[in-house]
Amino acid sequence: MKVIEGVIPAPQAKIAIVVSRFNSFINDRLVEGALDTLKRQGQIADENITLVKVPGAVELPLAAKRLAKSKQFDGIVALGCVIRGGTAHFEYVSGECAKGLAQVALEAEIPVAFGVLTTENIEQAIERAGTKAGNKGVEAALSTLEMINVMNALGA
Ligand SMILES: Nc1c(NC[C@H](O)[C@H](O)[C@H](O)CO)[nH]c(=O)[nH]c1=O
Ligand SMILES: CC(=O)[C@@H](O)COP(=O)(O)O
Repeated sequence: MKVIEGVIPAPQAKIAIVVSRFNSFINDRLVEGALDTLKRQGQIADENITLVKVPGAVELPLAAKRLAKSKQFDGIVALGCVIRGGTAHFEYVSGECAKGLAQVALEAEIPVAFGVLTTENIEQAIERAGTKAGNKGVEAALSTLEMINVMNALGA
């Protein structure tokens, strides 16, 4: 049986992190987690990481698409935080963001990690930004690294 799976280190990879400013108190923790993972586990040098900031989660897919189209990056880590309010806004913002990022990955054929929190309240967001439920930025960075290696193993 032939098994293809990715390892985590990807020292030659060039990575873009795209992050929204909305709920930046949370998102800054996700960026910290992602950067630490890319550098220490991915063994990626600082100069091979580009950080792009956009207004909100809705804007993440467009920026990710432009980054993917540039062909300068092997993977993209999308980070943000959507917190439910009193209206249906949450569904639109989180839905468009998730759908758009998935579309970018499939069209450009590069890994685009979904590191966007979609939470019921601020407490859930804090728990997933480096406190009791881990750090989704770390998870997103790990999945990007692994998928870069899987894609390389799969070839063109
Ligand atoms: N409510 C949240 C937003 N809303 C802003 C949108 O993402 C977008 O910037 C605006 O509608 C203009 O297009 N963004 C988040 O990232 N998180 C939220 O909870
Ligand atoms: C994304 C959201 O749900 C939030 O920021 C908007 O809150 P609201 O639905 O109360 O306008």
